[in-house]
Amino acid sequence: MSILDVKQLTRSFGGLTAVSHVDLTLDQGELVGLIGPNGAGKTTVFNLLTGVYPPSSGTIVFSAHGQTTSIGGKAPYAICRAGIGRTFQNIRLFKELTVLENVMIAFQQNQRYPLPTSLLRLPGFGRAEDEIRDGARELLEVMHLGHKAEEYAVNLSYGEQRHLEIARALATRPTLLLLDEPAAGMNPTETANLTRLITQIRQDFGLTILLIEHDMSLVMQICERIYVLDHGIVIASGTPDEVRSDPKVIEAYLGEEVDHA
Ligand SMILES: Nc1ncnc2c1ncn2[C@@H]1O[C@H](COP(=O)(O)OP(=O)(O)OP(=O)(O)O)[C@@H](O)[C@H]1O
Repeated sequence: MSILDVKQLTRSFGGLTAVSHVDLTLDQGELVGLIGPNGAGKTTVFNLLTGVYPPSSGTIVFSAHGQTTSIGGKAPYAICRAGIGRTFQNIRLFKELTVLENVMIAFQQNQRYPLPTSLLRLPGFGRAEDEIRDGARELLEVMHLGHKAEEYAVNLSYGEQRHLEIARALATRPTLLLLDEPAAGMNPTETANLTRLITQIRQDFGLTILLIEHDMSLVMQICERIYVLDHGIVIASGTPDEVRSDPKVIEAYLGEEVDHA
């Protein structure tokens, strides 16, 4: 069953067409890669899927919790509530807050207790806050950051900050998780750990994952299917083996890199 159905998605910025007539489908539970050279339009696709920009044209249909919704052009908070969570290429944490507070804030984004309860700090609010704190601690354990809960986010290593970003995304309770270059800046050991964690959270949280990544060893190892973008156009899609042997992909992106993947 498909949970995301993107048809003819197009976005222009002035005279530049960053994403052009992209068709993309994700089935429930899949782990799919979105790869391509710098400036190919990958992050713009994520920004369109999460409401940062409205599409110039095309449709995005998302199905979760028994509901099918057209989300193209909807506000980011509405899309987040519908069940799409994401991380950012440029890490966006509250660096002056603790690791735990960072995750608690993300939880609160999707919390549904009534405003008066929260403003007046009525008993229901206390209970809700305890639940959020417990949930946030659990997510930190999952992301191997439990021992850093009280640390300020600014003091985390780069790799740990990327883990925290994923914990924050999970806190919004997504059914579809979009990861934008989660391994960027990581060393090979950190990347290997992350590779295992991504497959683990997919299984444990019943997620569907769309992943932008330049580390081809990670992509080829864990993605079941891959879309390749170049100049805003999907030039190939298929299994890792199909994609890595496609002459168009080798010419546009992989080149010599394919031998090392
Ligand atoms: N808000 C914007 N205004 C103008 N141009 C933009 C905007 N966002 C993206 N672009 C342009 O759209 C094109 C695609 O950018 P995008 O960031 O989506 O590429 P990418 O594939 O994610 O690249 P990278 O791998 O380097 O992150 C680029 O030419 C970029 O400069």
